[in-house]
Amino acid sequence: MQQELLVVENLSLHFGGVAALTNIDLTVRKGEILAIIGPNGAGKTSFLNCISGLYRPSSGRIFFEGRDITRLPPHRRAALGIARTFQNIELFKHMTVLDNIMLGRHVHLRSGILAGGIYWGLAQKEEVRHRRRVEEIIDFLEIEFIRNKVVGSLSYGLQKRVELARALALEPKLLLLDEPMAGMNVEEKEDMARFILDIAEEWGVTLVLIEHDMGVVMDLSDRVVVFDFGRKIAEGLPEEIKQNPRVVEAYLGGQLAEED
Ligand SMILES: Nc1ncnc2c1ncn2[C@@H]1O[C@H](COP(=O)(O)OP(=O)(O)OP(=O)(O)O)[C@@H](O)[C@H]1O
Repeated sequence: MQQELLVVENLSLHFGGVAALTNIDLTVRKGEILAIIGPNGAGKTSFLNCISGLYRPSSGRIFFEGRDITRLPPHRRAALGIARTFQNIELFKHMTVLDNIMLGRHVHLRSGILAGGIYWGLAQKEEVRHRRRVEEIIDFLEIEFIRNKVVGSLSYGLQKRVELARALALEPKLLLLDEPMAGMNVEEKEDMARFILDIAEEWGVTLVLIEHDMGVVMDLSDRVVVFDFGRKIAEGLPEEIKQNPRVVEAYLGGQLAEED
């Protein structure tokens, strides 16, 4: 049986009178690519925010590798191996690609400025290790040619790729991607799909992604979860989800009509 990496139990989230999430139970298995789909406002981003620690749920619990992380702040969750990208790219736009990726490694920086001064040798060794890891990521995501470019000067598609690089720099066990293909052209989407598959297969990272492009969802994901009005209304293999009458009614009907 596949091991559970993340277990969410009975999770609810309220904003004043608005129930963004209601009684969500969800398990993410080690090594899988899990897609979360659903109409706008269904609670998908709020759910990722609860996992990464940006939002504190009103009730329910979240376990990562068997450990209760419900009350941990975001940086502690990052240190445990939970990384994410955002719907609206969150990078330091005035800094270079390389610097943004290096910043993604902050949770691994053991020696601070003072310790770096005292243990110079150790700090140097660490720096070499960071550089090596960052180079691997740059190679893997094929962004060598923009490494010294300022992020703000890049196309949207490339910025998305840099954001993915920054998240990978954390060496995550679980990677949360909020609409990784949004606003991309077909070629950029194909590249991103290839990277996502390779991240899962070659790097052994487990992925949870929110995506509106159903073609992408069906091609990439091992399993699909469907949210509607803050509730989980279905869960299953992509083929099962496509044919689930409740999902077609709540979401896919509109999507398929759009494609016609
Ligand atoms: N910070 C917040 N304050 C108040 N309400 C919020 C906040 N974040 C989300 N909500 C509300 O929670 C509900 C779920 O929103 P959420 O953004 O999670 O949906 P979504 O499925 O990600 O939608 P989309 O596909 O449009 O990104 C919505 O009613 C939204 O208005």
